Amino acid sequence: MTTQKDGTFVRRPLIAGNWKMNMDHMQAIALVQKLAWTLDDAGHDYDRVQVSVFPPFTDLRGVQTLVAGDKLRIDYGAQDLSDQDSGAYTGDISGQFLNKLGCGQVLIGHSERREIHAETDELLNSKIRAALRHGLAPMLCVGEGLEIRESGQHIEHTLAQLAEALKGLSAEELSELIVAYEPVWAIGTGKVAGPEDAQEMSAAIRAKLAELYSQEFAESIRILYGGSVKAKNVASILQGPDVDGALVGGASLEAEEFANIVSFEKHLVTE
Ligand SMILES: O=C(CO)COP(=O)(O)O
Repeated sequence: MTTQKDGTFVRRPLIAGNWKMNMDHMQAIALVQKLAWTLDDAGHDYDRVQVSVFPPFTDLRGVQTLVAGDKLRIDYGAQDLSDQDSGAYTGDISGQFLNKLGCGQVLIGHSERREIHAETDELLNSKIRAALRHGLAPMLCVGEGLEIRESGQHIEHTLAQLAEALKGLSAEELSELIVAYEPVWAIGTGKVAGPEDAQEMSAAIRAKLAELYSQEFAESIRILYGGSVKAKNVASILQGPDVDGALVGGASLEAEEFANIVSFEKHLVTE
C-alpha cells in the first residue's frame, strides 16, 4: 500500500473474502453478523479500509437483508455473473439481479471458473461489460499456474490475461475496476507468494494499465493479492507499494481470522 504524508492511503485498501462454495444462507447470516460485531469491537474504520464479502448466490438475499437492516458497512458481491442480461440461459445469473440485491462488486475470471468452467478471456471481456451495464464493479482475477511460474513466463502470461479481458474497454468505463492477482499455485495450498512476488506482479499490472490507458488511470486502480492470505502473513504482503489489499479464500470463513486480516495495520505496528 502507499500512504500519503498525512497517513491516509493513496488508494483505499480493500480486504475481500471469497467464500467460494461454502456457507448456506443461514450460516452466511451468522458469519456476516459475527464479522460485523468483531470489526465493531476492534473499532474498524470502514472509510479507511473497505471490507467486502463474496458469498454464494443463494446467500445474497439474506446478506442484503442483514446489511440493510443493521446498517452494516460491509460490502458484498457475487462470485460470478452471466454475460447475458436475461433469457434462455438455464442456471445463469444476470448482473441485473445482482444489482437489485444490492451487490456492489462481482468477481470475474477467478481461476476456479477459468479451470472448471473453461471460461475464456473473450467470455470474461463480455462478463466485464455485463457487470458495467449493471453498475457492478468488476474484480478481475488473473494469475499463472505452477508450470508457467516455473517456466518464468508468469508476468507475460498474467499481463496477457489482463489485456485480453479489458480489450475494447475505455478508462472511463473501467473507473471502478479492481484487479486481483492470484497465482494459482498459491490458492488453498498454504504456499504464499512472497511479498516480493506480490509486489513484482502488482507493479507489472499497474505498468500495463498505464501502457493501455494512462498513468493517472493506472494509479487509481486497486490491485489485490490472493492466495493463502492469513492474519499472520497479510501485513508483509501488503507492504508492497502496489498491493492495495487482499482477496482471501479459506481464512474469510472464520469471522475472527478475517477480522484480523482486515486489521492488518495493527500487525504492522506490532511486527
Ligand atoms: O482463491 C482465493 C481467493 O479468491 C484464495 O484462496 P485461499 O485464501 O484459500 O488460498
